[in-house]
Amino acid sequence: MRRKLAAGNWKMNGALSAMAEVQAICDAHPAPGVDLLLCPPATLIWPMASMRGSHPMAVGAQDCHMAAKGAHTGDIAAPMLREAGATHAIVGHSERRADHGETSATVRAKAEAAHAAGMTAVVCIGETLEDREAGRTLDVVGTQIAASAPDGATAANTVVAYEPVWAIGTGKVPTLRQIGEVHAFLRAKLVARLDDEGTGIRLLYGGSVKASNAAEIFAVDDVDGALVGGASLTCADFSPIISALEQA
Ligand SMILES: O=C(CO)COP(=O)(O)O
Repeated sequence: MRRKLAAGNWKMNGALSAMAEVQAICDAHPAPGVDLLLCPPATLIWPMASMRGSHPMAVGAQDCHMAAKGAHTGDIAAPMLREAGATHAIVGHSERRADHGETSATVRAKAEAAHAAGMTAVVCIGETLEDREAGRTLDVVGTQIAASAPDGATAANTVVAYEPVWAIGTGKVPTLRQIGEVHAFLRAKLVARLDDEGTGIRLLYGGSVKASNAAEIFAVDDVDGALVGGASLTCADFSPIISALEQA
């Protein structure tokens, strides 16, 4: 039985003042029935992890370097993020693949670095609108998952997030049938490659998840939660999504 996961990706948003929202989220869900994860910008990992105190919400990074240390100006290594309080690291988000030219090989190396630091990697994949319209969606996400997930991926150290690039920040969402088709396909790929661990790895949907569409998305088979962008920034928006997942 996979425990559901409500994850938030703050991207390059938020400030120390936003810790009030985190406090409100923790207060609204003192004993959450699902796993919670918030991934703020790196500068807010330590403040967020400190503020959360003994609340079970996890704090994650949005990226990590593939090396454990060294001459890489501006980058942050997984052990550093772990020390700051992050237990998870998003790797391979489409914005990093696009903005920083990250390939699936890079993403896999970053996931391995997260694992080596004792962290859970949240491996992101997803097709572009061009891929979708050309009927290539399953080919693209199949290739991405094969190349981005490490051989050592387990139910404990890896989460996979399916995020169609065209659904991110656009208000556009695939049909429930389309989400179900991709999640079933990814589940089959993970099981074929990783056996029981592939059965246990959680599959999140991401892309314009809101309070208004969360419940129907969470009812789709093999959707084990969501990776939420914009709607994870405030308690008013994120809390109903958490509640919908608790009721799914
Ligand atoms: O990219 C996302 C999460 O990683 C999704 O972003 P939005 O929820 O803002 O569409």
